[in-house]
Amino acid sequence: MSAFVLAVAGAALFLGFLYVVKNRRSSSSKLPPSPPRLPLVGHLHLIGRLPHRSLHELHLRYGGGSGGLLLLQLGRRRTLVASTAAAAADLFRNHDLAFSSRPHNAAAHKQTYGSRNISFSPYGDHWRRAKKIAVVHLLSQRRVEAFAAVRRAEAAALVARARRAAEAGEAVVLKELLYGYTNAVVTRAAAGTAGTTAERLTQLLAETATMLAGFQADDVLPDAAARAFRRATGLEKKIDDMNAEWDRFLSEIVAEHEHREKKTTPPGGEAGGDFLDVLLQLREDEGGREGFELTDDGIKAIAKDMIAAATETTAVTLEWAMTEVVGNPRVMAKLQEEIARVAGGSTTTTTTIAEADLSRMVYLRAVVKEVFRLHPTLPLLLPRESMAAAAVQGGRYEVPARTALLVNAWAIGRDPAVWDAPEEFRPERFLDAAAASGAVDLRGTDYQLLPFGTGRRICPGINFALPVLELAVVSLLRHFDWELPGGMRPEDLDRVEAPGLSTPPRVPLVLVPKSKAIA
Ligand code: HEM
Repeated sequence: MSAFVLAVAGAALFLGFLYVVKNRRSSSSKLPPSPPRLPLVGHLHLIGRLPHRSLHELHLRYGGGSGGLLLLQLGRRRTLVASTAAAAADLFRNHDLAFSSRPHNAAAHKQTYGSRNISFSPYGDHWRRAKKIAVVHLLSQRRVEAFAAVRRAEAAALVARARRAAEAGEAVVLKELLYGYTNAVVTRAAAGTAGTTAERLTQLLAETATMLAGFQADDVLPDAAARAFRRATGLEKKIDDMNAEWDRFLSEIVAEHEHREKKTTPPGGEAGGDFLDVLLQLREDEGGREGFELTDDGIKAIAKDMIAAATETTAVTLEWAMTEVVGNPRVMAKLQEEIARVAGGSTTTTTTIAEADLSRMVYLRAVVKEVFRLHPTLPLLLPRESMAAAAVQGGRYEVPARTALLVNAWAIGRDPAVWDAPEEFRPERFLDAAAASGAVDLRGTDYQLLPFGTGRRICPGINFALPVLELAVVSLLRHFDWELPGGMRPEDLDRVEAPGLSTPPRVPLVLVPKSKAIA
């Protein structure tokens, strides 16, 4: 036997020994259970292109009796995964503060002016103040109501675009239609204009989404190796170029707002100003008082966060909503009946719906919840990180500090302990007063339905997103019947996601609108 073969065999035996000792050690500790792992990569090889589905399979295979928790080693990152409603309830009822930070990611850090935004900012003073600005000044109920005219105008434009396709007898790629709508609403709310601003944004957002898809080198490799990987693959340059493009775009719209402010009265208008107006005003009025200096970069970071967090999430949710509604003709008919009863039928002159009517559409709200249950837009929410060790599930497990946390909202929406027939699209489950699910809401207090997250890091955009979603669904179903093209049947629709931070259907939905008869 050659010395080389002996050396390889010896090394393999040694690694195997280390592996067994390490796994045995962890099985005797109070760490949450962990599937067998490989040296160096840990469990990374078990994660496919759709991490939420891979993690769900691991939970089904190894999670029996684990209290819904698995501890994985994803490259360099120790990661706790919560896959049941009960596990999420324990973590967020009892340990929300401990898990309120975000893991550091060098690429995301660069893209957010040094983590000066909200979403990726670590827990601390900056995050607290920036989040307060979002909740109190940008996304309060009053401010969201002030954007009603923007929503109304863009919903009318959405109907007009669909009507053109209906008149020409053309099929529509829903993603394009819906993205155009959410992009216009968000751009107008953030920067006061749509048009070319929205077009530039579409491009920037598409590039950003591609770069954020799946696990990044920074999530799994040590810092130096991740940097080397980014440089070797040209990713570093792509990120720098994209950041420069974003910065040019944001600087231009900030400058335009500053200029406008000096020239005219602050654009109070019916909307009381867009997000940038509000941020610039805050810099003058309040920054000093709160001890929070809103620098140019700080303003750009928050504006970029709002735009990026709002556009794609809302469009993806709408595409899933249309997929499920068309895929379930019974639901479509029932929803159209409710819309006609509450808001009146389709007319060619009145395209818009009073938002007050939306609150009377109980079936609509149930449909939206059911869409979020089966298709949470961010299926793993946004990753959290523990700031201190936590003894979870009444001390059954100990989770060390600096452990990443992934909450698998996609798996929780299918948790058989809390949902009957989880794979069935049945909005009625939210209307059945006798069933436990009848009272479930989606605002982070019911841990079986967490599309917007929960606790301190909960999405501050819920009040902004819901009317945008509801208005689009109602507008599209009030004026059109939607048919599948080319003899396709509802049961042929593909319900698998495309990979990414947010996960649209992997096969873009294409439908043919048919204008409804005038009521
Ligand atoms: C359908 C639409 C949306 C969905 C599904 C969604 C979902 C989420 C989720 C799951 C999180 C992470 C929560 C957690 O870590 O527990 C989040 C965070 C966030 N969202 Fe949304 N979101 C939506 C719309 C919006 C809108 C319209 C805005 C703003 C205009 C927004 C701004 C943010 C921000 C700033 C954060 C970071 C919060 C923090 O880290 O403290 N989102 N969102």
